[in-house]
Amino acid sequence: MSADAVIRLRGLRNAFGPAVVHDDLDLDILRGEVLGVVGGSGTGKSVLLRTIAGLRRPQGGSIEIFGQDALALNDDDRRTLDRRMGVMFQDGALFSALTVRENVEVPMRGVPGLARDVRRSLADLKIALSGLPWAAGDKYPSELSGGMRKRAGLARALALDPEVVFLDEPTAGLDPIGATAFDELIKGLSRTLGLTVFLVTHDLDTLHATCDRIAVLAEKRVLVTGTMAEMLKVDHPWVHEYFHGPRARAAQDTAGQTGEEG
Ligand SMILES: Nc1ncnc2c1ncn2[C@@H]1O[C@H](COP(=O)(O)OP(=O)(O)OP(=O)(O)O)[C@@H](O)[C@H]1O
Repeated sequence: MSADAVIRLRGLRNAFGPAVVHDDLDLDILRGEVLGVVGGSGTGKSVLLRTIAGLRRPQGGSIEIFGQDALALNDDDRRTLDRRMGVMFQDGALFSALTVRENVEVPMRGVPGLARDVRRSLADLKIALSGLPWAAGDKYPSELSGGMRKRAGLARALALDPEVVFLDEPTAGLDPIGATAFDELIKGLSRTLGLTVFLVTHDLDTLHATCDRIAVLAEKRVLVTGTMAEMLKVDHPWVHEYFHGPRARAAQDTAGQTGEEG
């Protein structure tokens, strides 16, 4: 199974001064999967995302991405690698002084030989792909709803046709209908584009609706990985409470109903 890993973490260590966040953390992210990362508050889900995406250098361990040692690349090779990955932050992290289209064009500016009108057309395509109306391209982030800003953030993450996308709590702050629509968007994009998705979430409905596998962060490492069915059998106290608590039951019921309807 791990032969298909596009990202392989071994012995990863992250610390802020004396505070150790990850210690001896191992994880494989498989080609084409949607991997949901869960864990209690402060267990280091966002730090893990930032570390894999190259936004933070770990204190130890190895990160292999597309078969390359990501921590040993020179600047040019790192830039090439970064173009194969897209990141969507929780609030979209858009530039407020730029329109949505200009925001989506930002990552394209580093691509040599890409004419301005081609860039614009590509940005419009990503905006449409992210489920935003055509007119959204000319709007500023402050003119959009929270859900639309997230979609704009997703459009920017998709700007360079990445093979892997990192999503930090994509449904946080969305109403249930907006969250369900976003879940469907992620699942649809993963299927149609063959994207590998690394998704940090607290949202049990998202885990049911979109994730092929789940990784649980606890005790400074990835405690367990597996399908939802496998998670239900884990008897670690936090994992059991998380997947069997009242919210988990409600999400299971919803997923069951959706499955019956589908
Ligand atoms: N830049 C930083 N400087 C110091 N400590 C940090 C920094 N970034 C994160 N931390 C610490 O690392 C730990 C993990 O943070 P992280 O944001 O990854 O947690 P999380 O699992 O994503 O939490 P949540 O679910 O609440 O968003 C926390 O204790 C946090 O305070």
